[in-house]
Amino acid sequence: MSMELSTAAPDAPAVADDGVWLACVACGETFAPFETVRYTCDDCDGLLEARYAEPPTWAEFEASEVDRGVWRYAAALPFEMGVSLPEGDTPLHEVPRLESEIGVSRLRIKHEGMNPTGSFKDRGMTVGVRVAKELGVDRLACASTGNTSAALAAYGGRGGMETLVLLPAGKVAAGKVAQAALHGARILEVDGNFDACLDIVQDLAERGEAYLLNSLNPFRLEGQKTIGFEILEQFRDEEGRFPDRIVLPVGNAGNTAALYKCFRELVQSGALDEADVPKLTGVQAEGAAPMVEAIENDADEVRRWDEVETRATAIRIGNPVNAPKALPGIRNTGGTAVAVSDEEITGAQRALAAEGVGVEPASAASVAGLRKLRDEGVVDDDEAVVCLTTGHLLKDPDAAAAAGNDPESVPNDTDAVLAHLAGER
Ligand SMILES: Cc1ncc(COP(=O)(O)O)c(C=O)c1O
Repeated sequence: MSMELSTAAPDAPAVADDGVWLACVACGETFAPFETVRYTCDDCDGLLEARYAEPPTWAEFEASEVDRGVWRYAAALPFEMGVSLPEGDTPLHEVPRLESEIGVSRLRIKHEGMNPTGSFKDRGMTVGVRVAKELGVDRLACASTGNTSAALAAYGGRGGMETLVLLPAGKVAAGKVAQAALHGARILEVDGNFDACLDIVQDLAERGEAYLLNSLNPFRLEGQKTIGFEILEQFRDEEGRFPDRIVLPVGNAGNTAALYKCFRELVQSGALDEADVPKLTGVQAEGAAPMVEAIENDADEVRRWDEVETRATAIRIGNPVNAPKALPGIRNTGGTAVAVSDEEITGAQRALAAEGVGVEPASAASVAGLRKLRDEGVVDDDEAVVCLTTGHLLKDPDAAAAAGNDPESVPNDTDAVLAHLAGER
């Protein structure tokens, strides 16, 4: 394994602001981080990432004034504090029945659905909205399969800023639309899929009409990178070792890119041995699996899928914009990618729920993927694995109700209730 795409140059370039700058992952060009609004490289249009003169150490995190959550990791972020609700500090659940059924040495579930708006997106928004304030913009916008819009609406509202969200009409789970509505976002329903919504938001951003807070924005991924710090700290405290593998659902591939960056920064500071870097393993739905296709074909680029379909609406994405960052993340950590059916996703959602962990369909893809890779012998039985569950069950109440037990009507009478219970189900 080689940790390519180093996160820091030996010396901070002249454009660095307080030891932070933006670098193009394609051509290496560097830019001042907060002078002007910029999402991609001026020279080659490549993706940008934040870089720091000093990569973070565990000691810095332990000395942090904030003892938990995203801002505990401020030493690895561009600011000391952001617009916070607060976020992060999500549980790492034990799931003993699933662990023995799947057959790995240890299985833990990192439940990002326990963030303030019910998904991991809050980690990115707390940093992204802070940067928006630094840049002095007033209108925030995103395209969304739902969770980004809920987080943007809440954090934008908290920050006192105008928010605009573009959603694929009829394809966003009810809980997420309700959140965006109540937190005060202006909701535009587009007659197209997520990728079409993102194309429009990128156009709006280019024309200076709004500040884009999708994961194309490099600062969103800075916040999401803290999932990795937290998993490693929680897992190490518990077991004295790091996980061998992290399995996660993949849509736009932001988390895959963010976790890889987390590992690279820790390797760079000496806080993590290269040999201990967990294998990043991405899971997509069969009807929306361009990343899996690229990994299976050993391709350098992802082919855009124009037609995508899955019950896991949060990962109904055909053109993962972070692929240039995420593909090396999967390959260089020795991980892989796998596609699962909607039935496998629902089965995993039920299995998690049976152990008290309530997640939305896209989140359950991680467990469905692990199950499949274990069945295929790709994952060994001695591996310690963390599955990331990205959103809460209540985000998609219709999917939860469809996957769960049907309510049974009973008469308004205790004896009749007992008779009903004694009868056939
Ligand atoms: C619940 C959930 N899981 C997974 C994803 C995909 O995450 P990423 O774009 O980081 O691959 C999303 C993104 O929209 C999501 O809302």
